[in-house]
Amino acid sequence: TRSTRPQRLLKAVQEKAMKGDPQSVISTIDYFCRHSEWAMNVGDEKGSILDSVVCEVSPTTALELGTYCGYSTVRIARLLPPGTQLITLEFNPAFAAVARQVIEYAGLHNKVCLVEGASGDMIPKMREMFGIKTFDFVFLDHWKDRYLPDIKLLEGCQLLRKGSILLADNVICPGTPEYLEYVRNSPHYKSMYYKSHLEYTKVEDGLEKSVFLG
Ligand SMILES: O=C(NC/C=C/[C@H]1O[C@@H](Sc2ccncc2)[C@H](O)[C@@H]1O)c1cc([N+](=O)[O-])cc(O)c1O
Ligand SMILES: [Mg+2]
Repeated sequence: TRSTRPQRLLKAVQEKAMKGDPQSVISTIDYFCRHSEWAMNVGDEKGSILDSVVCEVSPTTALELGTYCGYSTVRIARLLPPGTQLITLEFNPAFAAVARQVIEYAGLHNKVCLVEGASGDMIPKMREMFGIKTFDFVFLDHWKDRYLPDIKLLEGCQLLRKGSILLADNVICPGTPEYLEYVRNSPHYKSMYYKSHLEYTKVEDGLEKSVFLG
């Protein structure tokens, strides 16, 4: 049967990237998506903004919602100091299988814990599963209609603290209107928009960074 796009993306990584070199894995995926097949990775332009926020926060505990092929997982994990932990949630077993291999190829498996399951089910289990008290940083890049319910769940489970940073992809395209309205109008958040472009295109998109105020 025909391979899937994530499988073809993984093949490109295994054939062209340097094993153990996260930057070359990132560059290989970006090249593949620009010149072979578009894929919904956060990409290089928004990825640089993601990098700068991760470096600014330098989180001890980080959560990613929506692993897909592991591109942003590698971007985040490569910037985390030893002893820190990135937990990434993925719902689709086929995507999770590809992501595990991409993360492993980049040599970052010791910094990443990929959990297969839906954010709605897994978020309430974070404390008991990982001994997490609160998350310093959360990257949202999963189903767009799950952004709002999932941050309300994080709040409800006391997994956010004063100063926790949320960074959301695709707030313009495909768009997350309810989420945006909430974080921009809630007294519990201070939000700012980083204007950019939809990965590998000229279409406008951007990232929304929101600080939880408690
Ligand atoms: O749809 C988009 N992303 C949805 C991503 C979804 C990812 O997260 C889980 S769902 C899940 C994971 C965890 N918990 C619950 C559900 C899916 O299996 C997929 O791996 C998207 C679309 C475009 N675009 O241009 O159309 C551009 C983008 O950057 C995008 O992120
Ligand atoms: Mg996205």
